[in-house]
Formats: sequence, structure tokens, C-alpha cells
Amino acid sequence: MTDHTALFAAIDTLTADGKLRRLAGAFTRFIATLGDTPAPVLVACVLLSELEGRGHSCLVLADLAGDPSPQLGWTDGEWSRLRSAAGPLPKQVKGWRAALHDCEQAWSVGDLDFNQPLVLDGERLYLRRYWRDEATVAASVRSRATALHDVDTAEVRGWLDRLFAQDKRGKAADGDTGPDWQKIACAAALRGQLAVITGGPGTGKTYTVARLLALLFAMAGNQAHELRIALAAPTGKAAARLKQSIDTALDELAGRLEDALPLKALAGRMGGARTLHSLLGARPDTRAFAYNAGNPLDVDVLIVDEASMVHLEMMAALLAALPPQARLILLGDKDQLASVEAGAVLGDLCAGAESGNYDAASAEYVLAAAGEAIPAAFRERDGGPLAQRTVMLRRSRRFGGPIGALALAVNAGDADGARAVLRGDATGQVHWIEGARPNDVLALALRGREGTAAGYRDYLELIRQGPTVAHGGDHEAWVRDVLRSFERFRLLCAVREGEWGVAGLNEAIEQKLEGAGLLRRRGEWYVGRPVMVTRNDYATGVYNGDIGLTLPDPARPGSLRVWFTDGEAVRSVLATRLRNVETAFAMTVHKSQGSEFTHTVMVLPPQANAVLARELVYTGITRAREFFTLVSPNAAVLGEAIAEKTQRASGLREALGR
Ligand SMILES: Nc1ncnc2c1ncn2[C@@H]1O[C@H](COP(=O)(O)OP(=O)(O)OP(=O)(O)O)[C@@H](O)[C@H]1O
Repeated sequence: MTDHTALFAAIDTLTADGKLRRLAGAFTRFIATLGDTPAPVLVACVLLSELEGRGHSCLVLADLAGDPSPQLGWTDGEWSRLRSAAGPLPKQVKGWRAALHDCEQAWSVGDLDFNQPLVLDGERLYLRRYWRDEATVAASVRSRATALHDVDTAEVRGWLDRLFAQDKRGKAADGDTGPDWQKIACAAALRGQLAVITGGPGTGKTYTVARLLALLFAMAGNQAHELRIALAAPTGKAAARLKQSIDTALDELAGRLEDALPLKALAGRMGGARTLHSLLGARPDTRAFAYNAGNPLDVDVLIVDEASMVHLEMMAALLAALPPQARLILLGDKDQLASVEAGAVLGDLCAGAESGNYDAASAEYVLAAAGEAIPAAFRERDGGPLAQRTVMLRRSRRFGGPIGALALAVNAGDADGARAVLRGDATGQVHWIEGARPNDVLALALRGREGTAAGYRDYLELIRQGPTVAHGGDHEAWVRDVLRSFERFRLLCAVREGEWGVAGLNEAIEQKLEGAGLLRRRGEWYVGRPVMVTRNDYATGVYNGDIGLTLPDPARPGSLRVWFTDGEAVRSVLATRLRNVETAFAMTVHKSQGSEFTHTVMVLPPQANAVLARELVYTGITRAREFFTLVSPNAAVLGEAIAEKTQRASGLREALGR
């Protein structure tokens, strides 16, 4: 057996320095126990496991042959330490491929498969699980993207003209001369087994999908009442928002289409929106779901919102459980942060969405079915089947002002533009505290800023007042008011640790609010404590990312319950029954996905770091409905973050193009 003592010592030092997660070393040691393993393979293993923990699905051999330190956020010295402990490493991709190919612990795709833990697919190295998930997603997306329905274009055209009748007037009025991408999205979705509808906030993704539902009902004729439609999203909050927006849009349509389509009755049969975990039948203590390829979901149409948050493993499980004849409609913003877990599925699916890449047949179909001509600029390249099923909505109805301009500049990597908006907004919708001190954040948390919703003071005042005559003795009405008030203001952090991170700020804010007499802490639980659930808990029915507020239990004086919004309703759990929660005055941008707040404050740390990238800044900004405040102790960090675009290693784009 080769002696790897020096290599493991280097791995341990890097782990102790926080450069590698513990699992990376443990996994590499496990591989070494399986047989005589050359040092280059162990180096590949440790980096593969580390990168997987950072959201990458695989290790690209070219990165290994070049310099992997930027991707890892390591200094040259750290990479040199590992390299010199390993002995000579291949200098070229060919050499790495050969080393991995010859190793018994790696299966080279195409060779005889012995279920080895590592998979070498072309010039990418995978942990087997991720390779399998990626292959499942690629195969399912490819087959769904190529399966086309026969469509009576004249009939579709008639319906789409009715469904979008009001918009023509609005469009002409605001001088938008481009095609109606919403209408195009409906037509494209109707034709295929898969539709991917992407767009920034307020571009009308739910507005469009409500019309698509009406169109599906209309085209199903007298079988419309048999259509089984399921709505889902990665978090409970996002699911509740999806249901609410679709209901509102369908209500409005039902009024207009009364004579032609019994939309109210049809929509009424749809049921609520669910989390993906609950839709698939997640079970405690196992990764397996009740619904899978052997026991498929009982649906004809599945609509999934906030698809950017769906990680690779979940997408693979979802696609496996979806019957082949069912339609899948994915909605999401491709520019938002990808899932915390490995994969960037929506980003990969939407790789060509910006430029459209529609073929002649699609253009012809869209013209006939939607009456919309796709401009030549979006037809320059034939992007293959998936491109024909993907539509990007390009016009935001909600984000016209400075918040929209800021989001656009950040997304385009234009740091100067972003700074100009932040510094030059006279309306007060966006504001930048440059060179901030911790006290600035605390003042915002207490009072908000002038002209905006008032920090956390408002909801705490409502709690102090208790139910009033306005609530007519209805305790739940008061709880709803308090929860709504809490949703008006939120502090988002880019990092967890330190004075400018979630942990430090939560503690400081609690103290500040207590000092102002707005709350009284007595141990862990106190009236007014906002909490975020950090782990799914099937026993109490609360899920990772759910946010609740601690209030007195009206039935049991002296005890506390945590109240959560559940669609239009509220529900509560005894505080002491909640095991995995953390205080949520400040939360990470990651955890804020799928939520919006009237006034969003985003706090950047004093130094740039690996997680601080363009997608994070964009996601933070787009959580703001009316007001956005950026707080940064070091103004330069904004530009550094905007310059950094996250690239997650994955083979999905290539596999989808095959
Ligand atoms: N074509 C349209 N004509 C008129 N109003 C529209 C149109 N499209 C969208 N809207 C309105 O714009 C607002 C935003 O639309 P919607 O909520 O569907 O966007 P979204 O892309 O789902 O946003 P997000 O998911 O970020 O909340 C809604 O009030 C909706 O009614």
C-alpha cells in the first residue's frame, strides 16, 4: 500500500484551518481504505467532496489541471501545501483522466460498472449519487422537451386573445413594442410536456401560469373537470404565495370568462399548493420518497414555483416521480441564488434563455397560436428542443423604479451603474449606508429609515397592545395583523458569523429592542421572538425556512406558542415543541428566497468572501417590495461582490445539448 501519511497530514491541517470540511477528509480516507489508491486520485477526491459541499455537482478535470485555488477560495500557498504533500501530480487533463480511469474506485462511463463510488464521465469526476441524479434529470428533460402535443393553433389563438385581451391596451400605452412573451410562454407550454418560464421579480410568471391553466382547462373541453393539477414550491412560504397569486389571477379571469369557461368551479377543484417534500411524500430518516418511478404522482399538470431553489437531488426525485405523460411547468428566476445544496438546475436549463434560440418551427407555431412574431434576434441560433420549451419574461410590472434599475445593474455586472443608482436616488426607495457602523444597523432595526416602514418597532407595539376592538375579539385576526406587520421589514445578511453576520446581529438587535423596552427576554423563548425553522419537522408540521412569531397562548396563560402563516390562515405550535429553530431578526439572503418584504435591508460584511457574489446581491435586492437599504461597513465590497459571478460545476448543460 502506498504511504499517504504526508497527504493526510496536509488534509488535516487544511481542515483545521477551515479550508476543507471534515467530510472531505473522511470521504478521502474511506476511498483509500478500498484499495491501493494513487495520490492524485485522493487529491481529486478531497477536492470533489469539498466542492460538492459548496454546491458543485462535479469536479471539472481542467480546473484540477490548472489552478483550483480560486474556485476553492484558497491561497496559492494552501494549494501548494496539498500538492507537495501528494507528490507529483498530472499537469494535464489527459494525465488526470488516465489516473482516474486506471483506479479501481472510479467507474469510467461506458466501461463495465462495478458500482464504484466515483464516476468519471468524460472530463468530469462525480460522486456516484450526483452523477446518477444529473443523468436522471438530463434524460427526463430531454425526453419531455422533445415530446410534442398536437395543438389546434386557431383555437389556442382564440383563447389567448381573450385571456390576454386587457394587456394589449396596457402594452400600447407604455410604449412596449416587443412581442408579448407571456402569451408566447402560454403557447409554447401548451405544445410541450415541459415548460420553463423564467423572469425577474414581477415579470408576471404567476400571472402567465394562471392564464396557462385557464388555457389548459379550455383546451381540455368537457374533460376539463378531470384534469389533475398540482401546485408546489420548495418552501411552505413560497407554496402559500404561489397559491395566493394564482387564486387572485384566476378570480379576475373567472369574472371575465364567465360565459365561456366555468373557471371558478374548475379552479376550486385544484386544492392547495404544497412543498415539494410533502408532494413527494418525504419520510423521516430516509432520503427516499413515497412517490417515485415505481409509484408515480397522480397528476396531469405539475406547476413548480421558485424552481431556482430546487437542488439537483430534489429535481431528480421529482422528475422520476412524475408520470411521463404529465406536464411539468417550472417557474423561477434564473439569476437568483441557486439552491444551498448541490446543483444549479434552473440556471442550467435556462443557459440559453436570454437569447431565445428559437427554431423556425417554433416561430411559425407561435405566430399561428399566439399571433406573436418572435424577433429575428431571438432566432439567430437553433438552441435545440429545450430552448423551444423555455421562455424568458422580460418586462417587470412591479420593478420599474430605482429598485428595478439597481437589480438590473447588479445582474449585468455593472458595479458603477449600481453605485450610481444607490447614491443618486432622490425618491428614497433605495438608500446606501456606506462605511456603516454596527449601530447604523441597530437603528434601522428599531426604527427603519425615514419615509419607510418602521423597523421592528411596529410589530412589537402591536403585540404590546394586544387584540383591540378593531379585531372584534378575534384572536387570530390580531395574530394575522402582527405577522403581516413583521413581514414589512427584514434584515438580510450575506454571512452567518461575526458582527455583520446573522448570529452577531440577532444578539445585538435583541439587546437593542430590549433596551428600548419593546421586548423582555426571559430565557430562550420570549413574547415577540421571531424564529426560523432550520429543519423539517414532520411531527409539528413545520419545515426548513418557515418563519414564525412567538406570542402568548390565549388558551394557557403563561405559555407561549409560535404562529406561522399558512396561506390565508395561521397556525401555531407550542414553543417548547420546536426543536430546530433560530432567532430571525436577521436572516441570510439564502433563507430569504421566496419571500418579499416592504423594506428590505441587506447587510454586507467588511471583507469579500467566497459566498459573496452577484447572485446573492441580486437576490437580496429583489426581496424588497418598496424600499431597499444597503448597509456596508466597507463600500468596496459591493463592487467585488458584483464582479463575482458564481459558476457551479455541472455536466447538465452539456448533457442537455447532446
Ligand atoms: N400582462 C400583464 N398585464 C397586467 N398586469 C400584469 C401583467 N403581468 C403581470 N401583471 C401584474 O404584475 C404583478 C406581478 O406579476 P406576478 O406576481 O405574476 O409576477 P411574478 O413574476 O410571479 O413575480 P414574483 O414571483 O417575483 O412575485 C401582478 O400584480 C400582476 O397582476
